[in-house]
Amino acid sequence: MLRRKAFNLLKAIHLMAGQPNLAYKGIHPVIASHGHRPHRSVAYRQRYKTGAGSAGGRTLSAPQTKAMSEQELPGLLILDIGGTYGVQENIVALLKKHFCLITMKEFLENKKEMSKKIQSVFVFECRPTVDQELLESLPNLKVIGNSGVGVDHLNLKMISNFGVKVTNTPHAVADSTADIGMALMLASARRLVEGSQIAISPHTKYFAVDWLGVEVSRATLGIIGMGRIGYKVAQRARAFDMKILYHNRKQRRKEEELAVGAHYCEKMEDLLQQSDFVMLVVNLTPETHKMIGKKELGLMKPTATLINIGRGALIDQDSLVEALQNNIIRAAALDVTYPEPLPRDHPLLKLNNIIITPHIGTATVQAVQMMAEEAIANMLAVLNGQPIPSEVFPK
Ligand SMILES: O=C(O)[C@H](O)CO
Repeated sequence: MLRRKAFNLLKAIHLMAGQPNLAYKGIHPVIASHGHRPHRSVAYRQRYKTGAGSAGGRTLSAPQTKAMSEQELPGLLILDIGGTYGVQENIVALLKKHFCLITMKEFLENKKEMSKKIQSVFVFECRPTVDQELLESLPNLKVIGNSGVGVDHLNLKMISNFGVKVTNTPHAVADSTADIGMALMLASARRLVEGSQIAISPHTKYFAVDWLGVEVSRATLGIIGMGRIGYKVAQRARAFDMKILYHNRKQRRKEEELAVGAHYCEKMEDLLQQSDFVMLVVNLTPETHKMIGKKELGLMKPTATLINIGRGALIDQDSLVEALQNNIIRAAALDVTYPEPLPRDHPLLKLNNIIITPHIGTATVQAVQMMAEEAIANMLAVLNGQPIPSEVFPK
């Protein structure tokens, strides 16, 4: 009763302020509140410079206040809670503040009733689970909130044909993904994994001189894809006095160039020929699919290292195996492969000049929390008819 009164009061305030009261126009049952903002993590506020002291910073729409009973909250289908790649409890709790959560199991058990309630789908990182059948069974779906920046697992055209919007979380992922790029570069350069194996093996006598690494400091780093993450990599590389080259397929980034002292290579071939470390920070699209193959690997220095923090299919893996086996390049360090994980008998796993991590670019406590917060802000913006902070459009 009290909640209803509060709702009516807010409705009156909205009308007086000339705000379209979407909740009562039957578009969706969410209050477009401008009152109290729910708690957001310090890391989120610092990263997006939201809240007090945000002058000059980027401000995302605030997640809306919970002012309705759970049943009245918009229905959100979480694809597949639980399991190794499940959504963590704290993320579930966060989502529950703004949505009535529906698990896949609940949905499948009572499709007819559940399907009408669902207005949003939360995709945790890159699960390829939104297919035509699911879209057909969700008549009131408005938005798919992808937690993560890459959306190559979603068929954007098909989703858009259903009148459904897709959003992603480019801000939340940037630091953690840039960090993993640096970590892979350093680990490969200094042969950290081999070193660790030697150190923990009780039987190995070793002399460091037998397995010297190379230095990252003052080396040349070629960044393919100077977007938000690429730029964060460049900022970090600067602290190592690296010479920074970059190549973008579409757009030269003069402002970023100046800020980090990077040099633009119009031709990717030039970057490949000159770099000691080549880092791929590119979205996977039909244009970038297998952009690094035999020819490109052949252009790299025999002393160079290839690092991939984008998507596995940016590299032709057969050619990479060949290049690593024949010392065409020194080493590779991959956070992404195809498929993920690689089959245990894959030739890449038999090489000793490679480091592979299991797609952990955003696997930090902070990034996962911020991705959920950014996804929530996006989804609520769609449901509230407000400007959407990060919408992804089909090409
Ligand atoms: O795309 C991203 O943000 C990461 O790779 C997580 O999927």
